Amino acid sequence: MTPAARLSAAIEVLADIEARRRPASDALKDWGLGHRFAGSGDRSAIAGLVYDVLRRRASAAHVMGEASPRALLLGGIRLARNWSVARFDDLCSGARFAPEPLTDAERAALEHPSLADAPPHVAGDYPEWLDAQLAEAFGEGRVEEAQALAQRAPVDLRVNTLKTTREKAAAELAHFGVTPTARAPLGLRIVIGEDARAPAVQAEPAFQKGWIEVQDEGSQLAAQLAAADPDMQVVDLCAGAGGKTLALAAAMDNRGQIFATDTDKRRLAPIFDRLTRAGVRNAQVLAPRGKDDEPLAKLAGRADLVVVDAPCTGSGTWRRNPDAKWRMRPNSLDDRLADQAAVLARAARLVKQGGRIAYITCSFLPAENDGQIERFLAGNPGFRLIPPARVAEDAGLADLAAFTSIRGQGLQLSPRRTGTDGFFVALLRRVE
Ligand SMILES: C[S@@+](CC[C@H](N)C(=O)[O-])C[C@H]1O[C@@H](n2cnc3c(N)ncnc32)[C@H](O)[C@@H]1O
Repeated sequence: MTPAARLSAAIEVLADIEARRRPASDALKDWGLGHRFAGSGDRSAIAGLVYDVLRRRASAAHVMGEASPRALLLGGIRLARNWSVARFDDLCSGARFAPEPLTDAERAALEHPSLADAPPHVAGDYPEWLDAQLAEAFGEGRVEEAQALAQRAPVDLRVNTLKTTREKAAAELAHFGVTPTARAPLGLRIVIGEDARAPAVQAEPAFQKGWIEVQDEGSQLAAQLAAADPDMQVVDLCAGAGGKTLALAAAMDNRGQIFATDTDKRRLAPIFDRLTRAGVRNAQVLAPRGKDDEPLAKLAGRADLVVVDAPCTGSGTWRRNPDAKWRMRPNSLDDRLADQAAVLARAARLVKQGGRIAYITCSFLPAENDGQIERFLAGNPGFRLIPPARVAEDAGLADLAAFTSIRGQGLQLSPRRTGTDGFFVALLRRVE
């Protein structure tokens, strides 16, 4: 496909997303199935265009003065990739498979795309109903924080110290131009190029050998902040596909014991292969056998550390899932708040006296973070908050103390603050 035909295809996919209010991934998949002549390079280039536009959906509509799929594509790419008007003129030629030529109004809008008079939720590209929560989390800096969340994310890798060292992995992956992550001691970063194509990391021998895992630097830091020791009994209560379990196992040097579980067996399914590939020997996966089964019943009051990588809105990962931010609704936030309270209550039953709960979300919404911790502490007088600065210091990440969350209950990472996805981490100690 020509670059111009890819633009037309991206407009078609955006039209499908808008008309049927469906996830971008579904619309892209269907487009691929209906256009079998398109190769993988075409499909990933089209996906790159669509996701770049979705990151800037509101500001694109603002600069173009309308929200048609074509306007979103033109405005979104202008803002996200800084293309010149001449480049658009070249591609939008009206030739076969190419978009129609620019109108005078479109050209004028693309020449001077200004967000000077845009309200915060438009300049920052987020749903208007979340404005109060962004203001609470980030104060005056909310537009800049949201703009950082509207950038394309890099691909971060965590080097598995059960198999290799960061230096060896970096040498093996030099062709990706990897650089060490700034804060996570085992991370390697790959910056995505202008075409937005993600590197095929999974096809690399280093990946097949279990040397590396794909894991955002913020997620790596969250696991490190939990400060798991080699002699601990650790529960990973919301283990999902096992990203945190793998990081904890390496931090514990394959010693002690990790019990990994999740209420959703399907989400847990990939963990088995991942543990094998990574050479993890200190993790047991305990899948629930039925709706009311508690596979961890025998551990009640015995765990040194319970990691709660809580189900959340995922607002901190908007860089990677830009259509999730537009699809988010107030009732989905309410559902997640109820889930989080339930998982915290479960964690409280498992932890021993003197043990800790590490509460983690990939969100910046205070209701899911500080608010959830405040409610838990009010209802569980036997627990105390470990001061966030102490948490950072104990994990060997003292610099993170500067990113204490708005109401002081945890550490709040974000693309603007720490160059990572948005993560919240709070630690609670059971004292009685
Ligand atoms: C953020 S994801 C976990 C990601 C995973 N820890 C990782 O690092 O790859 C949250 C998980 O919590 C699970 N979950 C939801 N409610 C739960 C509950 N009450 N108890 C345990 N897990 C729960 C979901 O199925 C989901 O897999």
